[in-house]
Amino acid sequence: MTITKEQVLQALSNVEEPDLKKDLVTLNMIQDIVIDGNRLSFSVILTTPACPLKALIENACRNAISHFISKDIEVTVNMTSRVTTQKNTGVPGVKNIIAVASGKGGVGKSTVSVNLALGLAKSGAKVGLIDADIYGPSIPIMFGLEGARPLASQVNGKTRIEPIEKYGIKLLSIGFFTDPNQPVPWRGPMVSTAVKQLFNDADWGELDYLVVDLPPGTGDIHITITQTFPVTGAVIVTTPQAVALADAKKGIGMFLMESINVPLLGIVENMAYFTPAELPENKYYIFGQGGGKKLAEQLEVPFLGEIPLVKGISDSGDAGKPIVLSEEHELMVDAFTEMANRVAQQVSINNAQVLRGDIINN
Ligand SMILES: Nc1ncnc2c1ncn2[C@@H]1O[C@H](COP(=O)(O)OP(=O)(O)OP(=O)(O)O)[C@@H](O)[C@H]1O
Repeated sequence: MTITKEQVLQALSNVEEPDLKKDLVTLNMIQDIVIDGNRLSFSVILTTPACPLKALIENACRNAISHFISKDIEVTVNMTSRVTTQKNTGVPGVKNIIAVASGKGGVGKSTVSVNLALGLAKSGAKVGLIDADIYGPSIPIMFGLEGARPLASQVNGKTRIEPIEKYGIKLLSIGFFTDPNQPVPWRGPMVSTAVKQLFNDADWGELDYLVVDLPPGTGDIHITITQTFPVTGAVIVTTPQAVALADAKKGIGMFLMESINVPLLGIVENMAYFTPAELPENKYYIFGQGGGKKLAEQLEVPFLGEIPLVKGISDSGDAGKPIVLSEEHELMVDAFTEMANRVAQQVSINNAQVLRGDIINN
């Protein structure tokens, strides 16, 4: 019996990824198809190694081959996780750059960036984090690294900066190079040079994701980064109030401008509802309900999740140990972990859209 790659892909296009509601072939999750007589092997590329749906997906693949092609095929399915990339990010060794932005200040963009980076790392990915918020770098505090200075050396006449590593994440912040007690009176070109150095002059090594915490609003730094480095996608953070949502819309508009053109990975609604630590099942929508989700629907971008307003989040940020690392605050840990998984899935969907077709041609 002779089977072809096209038949295999056709059969597997009947298997849906339960979370993403799209089939495995459209999502580019089927790779490395090898056919040898009636023996068939292929890999299913998951977005996270800890995917709870592993067994379910493997079973569905076997059933699809048996049902749509033949029961007599000996099938080997390699369930594996591999973070995909679609293009050269301009930073050697870095597969994907994820920009985290907000229209308004103070909505929790840095909190989301930090917990996103750690959430991605928890799933087994190699992650770096750049704090590009030049006027209010808060990542040194959130990682308990105030006063830290990265090592810098000269190699062949070029400066090499060693990112600081903490909780398994490689970090650089503009705050490592400035005095926290002094304002930063830099003009646009100086800011652009400093930010580019964080990408270009650092030894990032091999990274699946480089998360970038942008300043609030839309400005020089956004333009510098998006026009210098092919950013994989942007995550927009908002709170539920009408003013924040209106500003988030402006932020989204900037990424979609022709000169910037960065795909949107989705919207995160932070401080979505208040929940008291002693009564976590009670939700109080003090700033209004569902605004972030509605905005996502309106603009047809993915909704990445609601993060509650909880004292533990700000306490952990101030204490230098982000909440996603906590063993107690289950509700927040789950909210951030799920958000990070959705971001990983969206990155892989975006990459798949660019890469689709390659498997048939190879
Ligand atoms: N979900 C939350 N629950 C409780 N506190 C939060 C939450 N999200 C953020 N915070 C707190 O709100 C404050 C502002 O958060 P953060 O610094 O992350 O905002 P930002 O949008 O990055 O601000 P900036 O505009 O200064 O860059 C911090 O003290 C943070 O700990």
